Amino acid sequence: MDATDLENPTSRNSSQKSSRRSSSRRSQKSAGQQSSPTVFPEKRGKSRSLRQKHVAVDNKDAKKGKNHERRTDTVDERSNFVGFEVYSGKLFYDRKNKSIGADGHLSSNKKADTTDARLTSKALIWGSTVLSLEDVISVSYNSGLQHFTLHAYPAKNSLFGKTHRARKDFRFMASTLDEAILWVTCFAEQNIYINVLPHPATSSIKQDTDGPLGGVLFDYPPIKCRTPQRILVILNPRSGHGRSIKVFHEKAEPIFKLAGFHMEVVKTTHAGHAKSLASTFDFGAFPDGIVCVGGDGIVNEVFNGLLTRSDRTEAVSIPVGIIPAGSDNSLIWTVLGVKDPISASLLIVKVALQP
Ligand SMILES: Nc1ncnc2c1ncn2[C@@H]1O[C@H](COP(=O)(O)OP(=O)(O)OP(=O)(O)O)[C@@H](O)[C@H]1O
Repeated sequence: MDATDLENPTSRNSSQKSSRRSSSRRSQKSAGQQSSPTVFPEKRGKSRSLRQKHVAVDNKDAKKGKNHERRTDTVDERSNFVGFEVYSGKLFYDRKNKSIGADGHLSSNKKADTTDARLTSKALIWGSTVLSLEDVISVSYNSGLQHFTLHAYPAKNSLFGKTHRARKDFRFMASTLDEAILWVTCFAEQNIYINVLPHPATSSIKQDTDGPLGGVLFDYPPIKCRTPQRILVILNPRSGHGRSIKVFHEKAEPIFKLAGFHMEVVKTTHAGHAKSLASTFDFGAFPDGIVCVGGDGIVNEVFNGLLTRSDRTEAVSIPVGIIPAGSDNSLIWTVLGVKDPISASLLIVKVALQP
């Protein structure tokens, strides 16, 4: 089956969403409203998005379903939770990242250990595991190989009832190369960033498309994925008694890199610096927004800077994200409902917007 043969219910949905978003921006602009600046991430009210998403479910639908076909009619009592089905098939989950070799081959004793898996508009479900797509940052895929890796930050509850997020990579192998491409294409359609890497052999074999290996190694359908976001990061190195640099480099930056963000990081050198940056920076260079790393003071400066611009109508529609790294982060907690830098970064890469 070729990727281009498939109907595409999810991309229809996501394009509807983005056109809604841009048309709402357009209508704001055309009405000449001096609307308040747009902030990401979206408040989800300590929402389900931030809660534990690994739950056991009965996977009988996946077993019943025809493999390798995309269906849009998954309507059962769980459909609100798991969404509608996008794709299903057999996958091998490489639990310890040891069974799939660098050449992309599965060790022979593991070949029988594949499981029914299905991708829905909200989750990837295999065996008794449900991984929410809200926790998935990106997928890494080497062209021409049968395996791919999901990079996620699932939440875990600690003994004291606190929610803790940590990176976890899930490596899967599809039954065939065509199916691997279909899985990855379907993740892309769910608005998940795909980091497409060259085939590992490209570095050692001269790329000659007329040669005997050329067609085998390099002639794959392109996987369309989200354009990388270009953002300006304004970091107050004095925030949180000097902890903000560590918070950014250890918590937020790895998530932004996984999501394919292109960032320019500017460290403020004095009070008022963030305001002057926001009042002068070029929208064309950073069309996808500003991320403030610090406390309430730096956010306050950025908004004030945006409001002093001559193009303030456009300026107030630019997304502004907040990574809480100050000694007082009450604004992000009050407005967006998160207070840890990892959850804030996750919501930013999911580009959830709130005016
Ligand atoms: N490099 C800098 N040196 C000194 N002050 C700065 C610098 N960069 C920004 N500032 C100022 O520091 C103020 C406080 O910053 P911010 O709110 O980000 O950190 P904070 O740790 O939460 O601070 P606070 O202790 O005030 O809550 C900002 O209003 C800003 O004017």
